[in-house]
Order: sequence, then structure tokens, then C-alpha cells
Amino acid sequence: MLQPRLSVLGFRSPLFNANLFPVARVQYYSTSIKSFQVAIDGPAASGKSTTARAVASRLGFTYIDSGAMYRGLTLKAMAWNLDPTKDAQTITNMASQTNFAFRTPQLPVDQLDNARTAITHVYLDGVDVTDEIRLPMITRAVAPIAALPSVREVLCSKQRAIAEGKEGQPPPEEASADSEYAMFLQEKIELEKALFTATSEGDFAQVQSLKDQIKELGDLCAELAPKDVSPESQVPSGVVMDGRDIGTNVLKQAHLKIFFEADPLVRAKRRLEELQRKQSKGDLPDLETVLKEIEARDLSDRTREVGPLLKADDAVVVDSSNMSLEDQIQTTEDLVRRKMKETGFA
Ligand SMILES: Nc1ncnc2c1ncn2[C@@H]1O[C@H](COP(=O)(O)OP(=O)(O)O)[C@@H](O)[C@H]1O
Ligand SMILES: Nc1ccn([C@@H]2O[C@H](COP(=O)(O)OP(=O)(O)O)[C@@H](O)[C@H]2O)c(=O)n1
Repeated sequence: MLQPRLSVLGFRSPLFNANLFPVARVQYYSTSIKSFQVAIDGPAASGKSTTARAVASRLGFTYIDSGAMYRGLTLKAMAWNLDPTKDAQTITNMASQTNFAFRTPQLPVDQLDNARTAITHVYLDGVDVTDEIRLPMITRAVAPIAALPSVREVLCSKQRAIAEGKEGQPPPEEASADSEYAMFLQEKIELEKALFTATSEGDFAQVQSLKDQIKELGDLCAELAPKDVSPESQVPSGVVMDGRDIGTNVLKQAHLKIFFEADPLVRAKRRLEELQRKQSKGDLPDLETVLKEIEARDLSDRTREVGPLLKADDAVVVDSSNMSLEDQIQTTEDLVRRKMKETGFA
């Protein structure tokens, strides 16, 4: 059973937009505009997200972090005290009903420091969960949820929709809190927070009552959500998506596929350095623990039946064990630019 320890999860300021409840949206898609697609896969801490984000930023492409979606769903499942061995269907329904969105701030693209420290904001139903989804308890719990075939089906289809610009628009930076819709949404988020606390305290009467209220408010918000979007402008000129099964499954037709490799010990050292950078105080694991966790997650990711971590036959392998981050980014950017020329995109 997943243990929630939910008191540490604090939702931050809610932001609002038209895309929080996709059921209420009117959508018009253009099929004539096609993006250049780059699929990046590889094991944990091989440099996928840092490189993918930097390259996307240099090329003006959209970056999609598929792992953040599995992490986000894990966060939500833990908040509702769900167990992947027993509650697969509920977790799958939760995945379908969740709106996932990203925002990567545009930073000067030539500075390596920016590449190292840049973050992509991740929104679950309009709520910024960027920090919460990186908590070690989420990292430890994500693999069994990501192994559920029905969950993968839902999230992979959402990932394709985001790549095509049909979903995943982030909430506006300036939230407009004056509409009735925004007011109800704010209330719903407050109740979600109360639900986290009630679940962690085992107050089951309160949990049930909160769930009922959240459901009612959710229905109301879905009705009131602004329905007009202009999807034509949402189709990105290019996308870089990273994960485990992007080249083999999600974006099988990607124009370029890259598979990052790196020695497990090198990856563990990088992850530990990252933890040290982010977390100046508190309990830091030792190198051996980080290495063990990385190896366990790699094994689970490589051996699951659906969507395993696998190099696509047509993927270019980049082993970054002895590469600086700068070299890894430059090598990837060069591969993308070359392929864009070959395929008539540049
Ligand atoms: N080639 C590299 N050299 C040194 N550090 C790297 C390199 N690639 C990535 N890193 C660092 O390693 C850590 C893990 O990289 P990340 O992009 O999060 O990996 P992934 O997305 O594959 O899990 C980050 O702190 C990143 O800055
Ligand atoms: N396309 C993907 C991406 C991530 N995942 C799962 O989500 C977990 C977290 O992905 P991540 O990319 O955030 O992980 P890190 O490599 O950054 O540690 C992975 O260990 C996989 O179990 C997946 O199954 N398929």
C-alpha cells in the first residue's frame, strides 16, 4: 500500500484557464500544420530532460516531459490513498480526467547555467505541482503506476494530443480570479488540500464528505469553464518529448529519435549532485542508495510488459558517460538541425 505522508504536499497558488476541464472545451484542430518531432528516451538521470529542454528552447520548440505526467498521476493517486495493485481502474479514470500542462520559461539559450537550472512548470488541473512531483516518495512510487497498461494507454494518448497542440496549454501567468468559474475552482483546490490532510490523518468521515464536495464542485467548474480557445495558434513548430517509450510508442513517427545512455554510477553521481544543489539542508541519501534506487527503477522500467524502456531500431544512441552537459546539448542540437535539413523543415 502506498503511504501518503501528505502533510508535506502543499498546493501552491491556483491559476486558471480554459483548458482545465477538457470535457467542456470546444476544439478545432488543424491537420495541415505538422510539427517537427524529436523523441528522446533513456534511463533515469541520463540527461534527457536537461538536454531536451535546452534544445527545445534553442530551437523555439515545445518541450514535453512525459515522466512528469506519470509523476503527477502518482502524486494524485497518493493523495487519494490509491494502491496500484488494487485500484488500477480508479487510477486510470483519474488519469483520463486530469488535465496535464507545462510551461517552460524562455531563458537566454546560449548560457549553460540556464540549461542546468531551468525548470519546466508542471500543472495538474491548473495547479502548479513542479516541486511536489520531484519528492523522493514520488520517485519511489512512480514505477508501479507507470507499469499499469491502462494508465499507459491514457497517458500516451494525452502525450500525443499535447504534441499536436490539442491539449496541455498552461494556465495564463496572470490569473483572472474574478469570474464565477475561478471562484469555484479556487474553492475546489482548497478542498483538495483539506482532503490531503484528512487522508493523512485517517479521518475517513471527513474524507468521504470532502470527496463528495469536490465531485460537485468539479462538475460545476466543468460547466462554467470558458469554452473558446484558438487552437490554430497552439500547434507548435516543433516538439521535443522525453521519456521511456517515446520513440517506440508515443511518437513512433518522430522525425528524429535519440536514445541516451550513461554508466549507472555516473548517473547516480549526477542525481546526487542535483539533490545537493536543490536541497541544501535535510536528509540526503548516500551515493550507494541513489545508485540502488536508479538501478531498481531502470530494471522495473526495462522489464515491464507495456511500454518498456527500449531503444527504437531507428534511434541514434548517445552515450554521455564521458560527455559534459554542454557537449550533450550541442551534440543533440546538431543532430536535430541536420535532420531538419534532411527532411525539409529547415
Ligand atoms: N552530460 C552531463 N554531464 C554532467 N551533468 C549532466 C549531464 N547530463 C545531465 N546532467 C545532470 O544530471 C542530472 C540529471 O539529468 P536529467 O536531465 O534530469 O536526467 P533525466 O531527465 O534523464 O532523468 C541533472 O542535474 C543534470 O544537470
Ligand atoms: N514515457 C515515460 C516516462 C516516464 N515513465 C515513468 O516515470 C518515471 C519517472 O520519469 P522521469 O523521466 O521523471 O524520471 P527521471 O529519469 O527524471 O528520474 C520513470 O521511472 C518511469 O517509470 C514512463 O514509464 N514512461
